Amino acid sequence: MAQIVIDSLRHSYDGNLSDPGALALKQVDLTWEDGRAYALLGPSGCGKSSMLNIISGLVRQSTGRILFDGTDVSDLPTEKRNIAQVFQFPVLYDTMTVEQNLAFPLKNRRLPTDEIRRRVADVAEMLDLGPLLKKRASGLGAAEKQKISLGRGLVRSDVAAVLFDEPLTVIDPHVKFELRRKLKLLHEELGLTLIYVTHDQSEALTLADEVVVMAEGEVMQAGTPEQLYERPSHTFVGNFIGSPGMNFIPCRAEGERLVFSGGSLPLPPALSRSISSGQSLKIGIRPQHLRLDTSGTPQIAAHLIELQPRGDSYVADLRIGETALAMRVPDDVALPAAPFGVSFPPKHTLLYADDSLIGDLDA
Ligand SMILES: Nc1ncnc2c1ncn2[C@@H]1O[C@H](COP(=O)(O)OP(=O)(O)OP(=O)(O)O)[C@@H](O)[C@H]1O
Repeated sequence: MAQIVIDSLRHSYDGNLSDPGALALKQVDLTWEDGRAYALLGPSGCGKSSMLNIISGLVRQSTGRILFDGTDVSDLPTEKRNIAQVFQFPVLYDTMTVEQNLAFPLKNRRLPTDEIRRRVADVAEMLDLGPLLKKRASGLGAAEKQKISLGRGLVRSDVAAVLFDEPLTVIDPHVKFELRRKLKLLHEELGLTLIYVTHDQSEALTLADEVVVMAEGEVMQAGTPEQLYERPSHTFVGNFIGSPGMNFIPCRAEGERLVFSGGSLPLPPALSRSISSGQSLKIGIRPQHLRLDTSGTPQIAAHLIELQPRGDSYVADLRIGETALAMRVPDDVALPAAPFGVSFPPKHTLLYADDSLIGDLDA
């Protein structure tokens, strides 16, 4: 397994780099550390597959370098990069048996027969393919075929990294959950450098040590699931991660306060130094961090618009002044029908300038 560095990467499919808005990848600098599991997360068209295909060599980047353990592999063809890649749909030989399909990447590399047998048996056991080994792939269902594709991706121990491009799309939801758990275990057992492309945040957050969030050809934030959740460095990440996403309240700095429609909050001196008076900002708070203010002298009044049950809690759609917000409320808390006070715990109340995080109100 290898450390993979993406250095000043830009990519345009039509070769025209002069219009930054039209680039599939704008300016990407990233390091994927050896042995870690990464998710590459973002909406459709943000450049995830392009990034993966550039790492594996299926696509040649327009500018920038790809380094595997310090060696520039930009000009190496796919087969020389030693990468295993698993795609959205099964890629296998229908006329071969499951066993032959799993053994194929090893036979290709002329591994000794004993070792091939051992590794195929190991991978088959991990993915519950043992009983199917002698069956022809052509007679199997989509989920079983995709398991074989996963197995073919995992069977080699000498690869620099294993790249997964939305590999569980064709799998039923309950099998998906099980396979995701297995992939996580396999990663822990085998110490793989794993890059997993998905647009499903729960898949990304459960599978990966670190998540790279992309939008419109750019990396918006790379961090642990907790960092992305608690400290989104950009409003896009706050919105994209979480269900519902983070609340954002437009506000402006006025002296020692942040003033917004329907109320104000104190602006800590540590933050006010980097802000000019009258500057437009956004306050960000997760729905589960908003609190019912039971102090008796509430400063900020919220109006309840609608309640949405969510199992052991519900999401209350509120309005504070002109802004719509969501608040997660435990099942056993009853919200008053009349306007009620809400409070913003300073540690969990974040401030954004030009959509970038500048700190929390506990600063
Ligand atoms: N072969 C291609 N030729 C021209 N444009 C392409 C090609 N492949 C991708 N693009 C464009 O590059 C941009 C990034 O696409 P990419 O497939 O990398 O995004 P993605 O995040 O993987 O999307 P999805 O989740 O829908 O697969 C998009 O605007 C897409 O239309």
